[in-house]
Amino acid sequence: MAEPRVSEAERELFGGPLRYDMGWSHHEHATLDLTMMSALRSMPKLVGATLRIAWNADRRALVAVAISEIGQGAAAAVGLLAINAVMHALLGGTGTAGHRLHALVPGLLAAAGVAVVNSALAGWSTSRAGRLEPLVERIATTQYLAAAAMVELEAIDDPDFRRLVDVAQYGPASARRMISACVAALNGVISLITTAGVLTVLHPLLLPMLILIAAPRGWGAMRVAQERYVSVMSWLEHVRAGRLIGNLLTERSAAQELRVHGVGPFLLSRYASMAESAEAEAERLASSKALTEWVAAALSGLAMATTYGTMFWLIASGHMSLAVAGTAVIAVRSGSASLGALVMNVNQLHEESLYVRDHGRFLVQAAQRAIPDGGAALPDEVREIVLDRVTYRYPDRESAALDAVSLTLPMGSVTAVVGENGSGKSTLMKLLSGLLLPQEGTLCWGDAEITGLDRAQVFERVTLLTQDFQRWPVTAGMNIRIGRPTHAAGSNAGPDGLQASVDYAGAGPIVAKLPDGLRTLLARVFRGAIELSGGEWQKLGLARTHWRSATSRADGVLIVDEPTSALDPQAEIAAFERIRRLVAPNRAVVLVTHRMSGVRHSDRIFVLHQGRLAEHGTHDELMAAGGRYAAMFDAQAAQYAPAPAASVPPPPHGAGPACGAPAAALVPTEDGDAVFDVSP
Ligand SMILES: Nc1ncnc2c1ncn2[C@@H]1O[C@H](COP(=O)(O)OP(=O)(O)OP(=O)(O)O)[C@@H](O)[C@H]1O
Repeated sequence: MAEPRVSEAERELFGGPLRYDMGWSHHEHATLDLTMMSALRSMPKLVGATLRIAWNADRRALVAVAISEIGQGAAAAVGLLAINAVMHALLGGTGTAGHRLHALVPGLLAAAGVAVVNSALAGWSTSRAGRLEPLVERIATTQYLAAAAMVELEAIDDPDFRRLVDVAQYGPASARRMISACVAALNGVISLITTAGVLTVLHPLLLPMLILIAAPRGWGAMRVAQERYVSVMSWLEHVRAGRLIGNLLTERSAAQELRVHGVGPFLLSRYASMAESAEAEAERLASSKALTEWVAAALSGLAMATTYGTMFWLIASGHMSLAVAGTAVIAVRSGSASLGALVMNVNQLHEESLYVRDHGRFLVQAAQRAIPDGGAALPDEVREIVLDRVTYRYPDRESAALDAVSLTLPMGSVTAVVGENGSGKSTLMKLLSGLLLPQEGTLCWGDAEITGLDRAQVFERVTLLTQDFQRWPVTAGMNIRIGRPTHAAGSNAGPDGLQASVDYAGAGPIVAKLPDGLRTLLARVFRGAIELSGGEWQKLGLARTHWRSATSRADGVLIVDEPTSALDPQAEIAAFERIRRLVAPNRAVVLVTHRMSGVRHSDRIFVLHQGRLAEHGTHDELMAAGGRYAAMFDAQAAQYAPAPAASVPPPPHGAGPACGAPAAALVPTEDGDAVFDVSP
């Protein structure tokens, strides 16, 4: 395949051409082998996999489809024999014209009967296949979604795996289309076998001729499909990036910067430039397809001419009667049509099977990278969680994000983790919550090491509130309840029994403002839905945290990562106070924040620096030590210290505010406040 043109926009926005190098397919020694033989070799397995899904989904429908397709094939053979009888009566019969016409009747009646049976069978097949197709797609989609949702976080962060997730999404729709392609191919195979049988009986030369007519078309269709597949695969990232840019132009989150910073026209021109390179690829594909199809049609036409030439010679030399030749012409025409259709269907099967293969490969990899099922049970009582020299390095990074970190989190305590950006705080939280596993060192819940534990039970004990917590596009009530969705809301208060959580988070006034209270839909994408401010969302997040904590009795950990970034000063003080109140004998609270005022009351503070534990102790101990923590705290406290009095130079004479507004000056009032004085 010729290397496509790289658009300037790709270089500018993404640093270079966005192409799938297909490296992922070499990963598992499964090279992307697109030769015709390998395609044909792998197809039975892939068709078998799809049929197995169909068999498990609705075996009666599958059997019905098979019976009706076999019936149609048999009907086609009977039809040809009836036509042969008609031809013989017409061309080879003796007697008067009236006698010959009379002899035609049984053949014509048989042909009409066959046509009726054929259409009834076709209708039955269509209706049963219509049931199977969506069923197969749904099952394949469910397999895909379930597998994607169950893989380790590390797999989600792995770009190679992400690519596989991307390409596998086409699998379910292809599996659906494979059903109809299978049905059509089965129909084609059966009618071809019957036509071939009839042709062989008519004359042994006719069958090889028929194959010669269809072979070039088969080659052409296969070649076009392979080229298209390679193109789709290598342009997948490009298409994704184009879609991303398109979405950014319409997304609400980007709307403000898009307008004020003039990003809209800029992105639009880049979008057009990327679309142009995709169009160039589409044009290249179309030209190549046209050439291939032209060559295939020419070769097929040549074979057709040779066939008719041979038949002419056979009739002329007395080796074939006119009646047989008449049937043969019809049989060759219908045979080449059904062989052509069969080639197309097999080709479609081949093309779809490439995507189904990706889907299957994804399922295998996802199963290998899934969070393991089962493991040792986590006891209800866990006195502490202990990290001992825990190290974690992200797959594509050289330096460790966490390097030999040791710390203990006793139940009933508040632990704060602070450190500069990129020091490893969030990574530590992912390890604590069981989303990542230590690569070195140990992380124990009581005496049990996390790697041997049932991870589902570990997640059960963790409550997570991160800065970018999910804002679910559902009702306000569900946004709280989704903290533990399987727990039925009681009837103690509020429509969903969530009032305690709402009150805890101080979200009462927010809910009161909502037109339908907790039942208000919080998703701007839907009509009539409401959107909340960042701070209001954070309060709902806090309510969700409370709901999750309140619905668990076993020992667990509550992790809050930058929970107050969008809160106003008063709400922030209240939020830190509320989080501290969530500590309980059965709960350890871990707080990650850059707001130093929020951590000073914690029982223990750990300071991370470049993935290592730099120091730890109480606020007073760390301040007395005068290390990193004290420096960070003092730097923030200095922001609030009274500024030294600075003399503000008076405005130059005659200079005033624009638009003729009166000049304003800050003047002290009697009670010590300052107001703007706008008096002339
Ligand atoms: N998914 C990831 N893949 C690769 N590297 C990552 C990933 N997440 C974090 N890192 C890297 O690991 C290091 C620690 O990141 P981490 O997010 O834990 O820091 P942090 O202390 O939480 O930072 P911040 O205060 O900015 O939130 C950083 O160098 C970061 O670039």
